[in-house]
Amino acid sequence: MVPETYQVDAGGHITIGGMRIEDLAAKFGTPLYVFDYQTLVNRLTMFQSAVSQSAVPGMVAYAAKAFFTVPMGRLIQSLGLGLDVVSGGELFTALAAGIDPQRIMFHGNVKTPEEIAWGLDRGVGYWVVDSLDELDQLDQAAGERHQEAAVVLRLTPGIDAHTHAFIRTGHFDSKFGFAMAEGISDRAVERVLNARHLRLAGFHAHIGSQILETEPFLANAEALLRYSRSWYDQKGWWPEVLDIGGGFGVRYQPDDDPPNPAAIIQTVQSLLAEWTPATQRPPRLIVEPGRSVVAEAGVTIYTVRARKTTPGGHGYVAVDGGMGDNIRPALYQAVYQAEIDGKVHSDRRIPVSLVGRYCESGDVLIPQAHLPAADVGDRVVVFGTGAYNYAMASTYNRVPRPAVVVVREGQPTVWVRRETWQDLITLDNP
Ligand SMILES: Cc1ncc(COP(=O)(O)O)c(C=O)c1O
Ligand SMILES: N[C@@H](CCCC[NH3+])C(=O)O
Repeated sequence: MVPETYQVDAGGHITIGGMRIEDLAAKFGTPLYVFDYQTLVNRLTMFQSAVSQSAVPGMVAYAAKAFFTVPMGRLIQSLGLGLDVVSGGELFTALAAGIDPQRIMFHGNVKTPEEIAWGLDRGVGYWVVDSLDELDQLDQAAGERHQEAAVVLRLTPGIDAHTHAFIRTGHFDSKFGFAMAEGISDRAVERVLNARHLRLAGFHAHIGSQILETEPFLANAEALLRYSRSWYDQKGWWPEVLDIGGGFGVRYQPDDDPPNPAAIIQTVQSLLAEWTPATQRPPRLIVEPGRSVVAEAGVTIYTVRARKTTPGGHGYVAVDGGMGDNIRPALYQAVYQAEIDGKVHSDRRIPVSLVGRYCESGDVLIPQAHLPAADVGDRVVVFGTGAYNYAMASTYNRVPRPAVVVVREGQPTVWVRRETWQDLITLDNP
């Protein structure tokens, strides 16, 4: 829930990465996204070593959508991981960071002609293809370049992961992928096997996000393996890669108990070996963690700006950020934990709604928080905001997006500077 270096002193003041929240807020302003470097590196390394413990080492393709910037890309590259991108913008950022294109998986249910052309020209390693239309478009674009594109077909295995409906993707009725039903995925496999400029490298299925059980991951891997075996038996084709996506859950709440991703990866690696025909080599496992790498490494610091109590006795504490920097409570009813810096040891807590500054009644960060009495000027720290917060931030109400600062052994580094009012008008026709 909290970053690895989180500490609270006797006065209830919070330190992350050896830096006091107070000092970070004073130096960089609020709202502020803060990442703990140690947590980031340890999470990335944990995944990297988990996939390497196998006769056929796998690849971690970090899911850029969770949180991505050029410095994050450099960190990924320096640790030898790969990347899952879903747009030309993510690919552009990755290449600017020096990520090896061979270790990039290009995902997405829509890829524009420009994105396909650019990805082929830059040598993207794997194309995760989502529709028959995309197969045709990729085949043609690869042909024009006298290339053979490596295709990983995105399949939906019909697995309903127990997570919020908006972040569930493995069911047959999903907008993503080819259903492994009614011959839909079979037609896609045939199309790739018969295409002139495509090579079928393997299968992918991502069943959803924030999954707190082990079973759906194993069921997913088995579904892909069973399907691969059916193609081996029919055509002698066997995958070189199998990609089980991301979705590893994290602790947003004290009683969340996510399974250990390394243990899941180890079990899946042994399933790959078990299902592989004697004459073949086990497929290389690809995992695409996003949230589980960054969520708990990040916090957001806000400043309390107003308080009120409504006639029914409902208390509100309003801060200087909100749905513009964290859309997840409004979009998924996501629940976060928070503390007030300097009051962490207070045992007199009151139920309040922690709300934002945007012109929406739904701009509520934590509907039912239990916080010590807040004063104007207090710094509120919201935990677990490293994933899908900065990445999904907007400039709604023309509020500039916060800076991203990474802390390491008492030193802050700005990864993204704070947006300014001037930035907000730079694209406008003057
Ligand atoms: C194809 C794919 N891979 C990886 C991810 C990353 O998921 P998570 O952040 O839950 O690990 C997603 C997003 O859910 C996804 O759609
Ligand atoms: N953005 C979502 C996860 C969706 C992942 C994309 N497949 C979240 O904040 O939880």
